[in-house]
Amino acid sequence: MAKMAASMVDSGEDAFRKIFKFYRRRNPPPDLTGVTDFSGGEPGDRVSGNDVEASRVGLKPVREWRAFGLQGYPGFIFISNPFLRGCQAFWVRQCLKTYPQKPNICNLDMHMNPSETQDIWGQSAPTLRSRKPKTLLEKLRWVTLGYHYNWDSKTYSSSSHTPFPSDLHSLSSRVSAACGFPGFQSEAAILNFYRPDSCLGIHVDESELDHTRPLLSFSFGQSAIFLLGGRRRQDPPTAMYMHSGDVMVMSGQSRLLYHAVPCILPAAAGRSALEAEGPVPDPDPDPDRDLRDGALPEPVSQEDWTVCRRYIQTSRVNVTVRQVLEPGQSLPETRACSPQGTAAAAAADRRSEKRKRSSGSTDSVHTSHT
Ligand SMILES: O=C(O)CCC(=O)C(=O)O
Ligand SMILES: [Fe+2]
Repeated sequence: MAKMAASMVDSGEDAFRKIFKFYRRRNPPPDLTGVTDFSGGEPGDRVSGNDVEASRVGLKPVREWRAFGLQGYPGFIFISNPFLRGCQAFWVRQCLKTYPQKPNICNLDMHMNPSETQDIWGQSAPTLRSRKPKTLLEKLRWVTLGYHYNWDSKTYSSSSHTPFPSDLHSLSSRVSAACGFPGFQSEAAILNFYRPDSCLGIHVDESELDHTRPLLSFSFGQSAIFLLGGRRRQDPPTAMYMHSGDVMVMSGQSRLLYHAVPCILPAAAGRSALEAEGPVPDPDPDPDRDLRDGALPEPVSQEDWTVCRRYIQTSRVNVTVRQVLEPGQSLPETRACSPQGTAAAAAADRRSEKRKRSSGSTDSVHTSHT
């Protein structure tokens, strides 16, 4: 891999783009022998934290987490699936059923009426259960939470904000505290929904105002190749697998590195442990409990799991959680648009979606951030 990157630099070409294209190629499929796989490696001593609090969000005791650094990338931490057996199912169900609901914003809002996107799960579940193609869920590409990222202006604004889900904040604050960042405020999230042919272009996440706080990434479903580059767009990246349940923390000097997802691995090669795992049966079927009670995340019904399993058999969901502001800081109000009334924004975004569609045949989950 390093050799390949070096030869590309020698030839004067943009190493990151070349390597992105290398992994994106279908025919012949790329040689994956140079891809770092943390799932088999020896972890370092990088995390510490409260085991009881971790279990409340479905995570193993922190001392059992397999956390890795990467040489040459200070501040980058890779945690190989720290979820308790059966607990990823809860987060997948939240990503597919709960977080796409209003008032959160998703790509479908850009070209559909709010009434049509009110119940993406309800409209999609019967069809997904019966194995017929193309539901709204399968057309979902992104959802934004908290401060809703504006894809056109590449900014956040105080006028486009809805409450951040408390369960996802609990998960994020446990992980960031374990990695040495107590007091993390989950203020924005982007959920990316990858179909088998999706990718995410080369970008850096710099729209947040506080870069001293880490960027957290949670992956579920099919595996993917993740490319982690340097401070310059053309710097050659390191390729690594991201499997279901893996968590990545980009902090310190790694917070503003270029990165990309060139491909989702075909199901045969990337059969997710999650699919085999399924949800754990509920030992305590009390419908009134929630995460605050100190219980494990609420179990997923077999009915819901059938839909989630069908979806993740071919798809990947990634959630990045960001702290946008320094404590005490506030955002400018750049554009008046209420979360439900995004019609004005939608018209502009419809134009940019059209541009995106006509710009190539690859299925990018969204336009790159930069
Ligand atoms: O899907 C991934 O692993 C990366 C997502 C990402 O980089 C982003 O949303 O900014
Ligand atoms: Fe990113």
